[in-house]
Amino acid sequence: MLETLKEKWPEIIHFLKNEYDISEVSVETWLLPLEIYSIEDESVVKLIVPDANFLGYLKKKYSTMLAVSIGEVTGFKCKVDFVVKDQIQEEQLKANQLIQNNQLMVSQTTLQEAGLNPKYTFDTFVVGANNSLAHAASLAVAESPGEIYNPLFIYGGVGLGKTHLMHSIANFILKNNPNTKIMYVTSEKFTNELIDAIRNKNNYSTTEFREKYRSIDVLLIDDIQFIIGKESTQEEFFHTFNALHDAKKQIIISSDKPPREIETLEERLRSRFEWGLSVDIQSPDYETRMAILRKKEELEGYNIDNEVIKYIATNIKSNIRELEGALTKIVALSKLGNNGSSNKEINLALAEEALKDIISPDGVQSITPELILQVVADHFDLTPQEILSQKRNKEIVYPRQIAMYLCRNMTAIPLQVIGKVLGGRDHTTILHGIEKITKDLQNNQSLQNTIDILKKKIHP
Ligand SMILES: Nc1ncnc2c1ncn2[C@@H]1O[C@H](COP(=O)(O)OP(=O)(O)OP(=O)(O)O)[C@@H](O)[C@H]1O
Repeated sequence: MLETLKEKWPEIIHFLKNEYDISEVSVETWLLPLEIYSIEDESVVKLIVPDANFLGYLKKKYSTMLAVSIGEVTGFKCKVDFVVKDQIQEEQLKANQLIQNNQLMVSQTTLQEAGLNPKYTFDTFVVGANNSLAHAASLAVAESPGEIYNPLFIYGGVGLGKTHLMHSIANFILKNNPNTKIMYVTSEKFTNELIDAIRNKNNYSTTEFREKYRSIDVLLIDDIQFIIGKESTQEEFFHTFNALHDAKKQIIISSDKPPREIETLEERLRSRFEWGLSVDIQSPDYETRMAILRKKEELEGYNIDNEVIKYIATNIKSNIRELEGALTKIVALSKLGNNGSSNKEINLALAEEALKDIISPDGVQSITPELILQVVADHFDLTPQEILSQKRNKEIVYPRQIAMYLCRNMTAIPLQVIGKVLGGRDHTTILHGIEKITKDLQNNQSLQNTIDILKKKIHP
């Protein structure tokens, strides 16, 4: 009926004018500015009035005439009411705001529950010769989950973008269909959860574990190489894989090697991994390294001289995480400059100074506290700055102590220097952190797992 009313509105006004003998000027002043807004309670036609000042007069003088005219022209028996334009706009604005907030909240919670980093998307992923096939396959899976490559197996060396691509797929799917049940986990988390379930820790049972992992639409499992060789985890993963694959749910796996080269991978899992498509990511070439640095510069809002970008891209070749870390380090050093009064200019000399521990004259990259810091921060979804900060919450203190432990174990650097690099801390604090982790390692299998993984990431 609303459409008919809108269509017949000029006819209704014409009828009213003739029937009640209304003057041209009155029609122009009072009736032509009105618009049909809605039908409420099935029989109340609401009309929009441009100005609140007209409301009283219109109601009194014209509502009956309008109701009769509508009835005569369209056959719709109704009453007429009015609403002021500003009021509608405000209401609409509020409604839109509500929808937007709601969407934002939904997506943030969904992202968190799915274990996703919203920054890792296809938009922020630089495509080069080293990763173009992996990128194309990932996009295809994101567009048609469960339909083409299942599983999608992405492999390549440390810090080359496997995790970034996996999150991009998941973020893309969620954006298109926010109701998709997605779960991103590292194989470490999968293993540790399974251990908890087997031990029934906090009443979390293996039944719940299975229900959780077998009822999702898209499972992304990162760094699968870390569950290989762990019998019970491999067994559980095998059943999870089968349940999901049988139900045509998408599985995406990452690893440092292709399935055929993972020696301790059970044959039945290997053959399943090969059902889908395996794609690799190689080390980026010079142009891609330049493009990644430029992208990072743009995303972080830096403004860095081309010479400096070239210097980093020329000297850091194999790991994109280190490439990014180098850029961050240079920016940090420039901010420390000039007694804090203003930032030091970022030039080649400053870059060389900032990266002197990372880039040795022979071009070989060594294990430094900075690298350890970067890897630990990445692993726990923190920024290096948070680890260096004075914050005392558990989520930051523990990774900080792990970084202390790894610096002690993987470098020959004295405690004082480790303390300096890790946020200017006293050597007794460092010692306390190392002792805490050493003690926990004696009876904490999950921590042992985490340390093993971090060591492999720092020194593949
Ligand atoms: N092609 C790319 N474009 C932009 N950034 C990239 C690209 N590849 C990797 N990165 C960035 O490099 C960092 C390391 O990447 P990522 O964590 O995805 O590596 P990975 O292969 O999963 O490493 P690991 O083996 O340690 O799990 C991330 O910050 C990521 O955003």
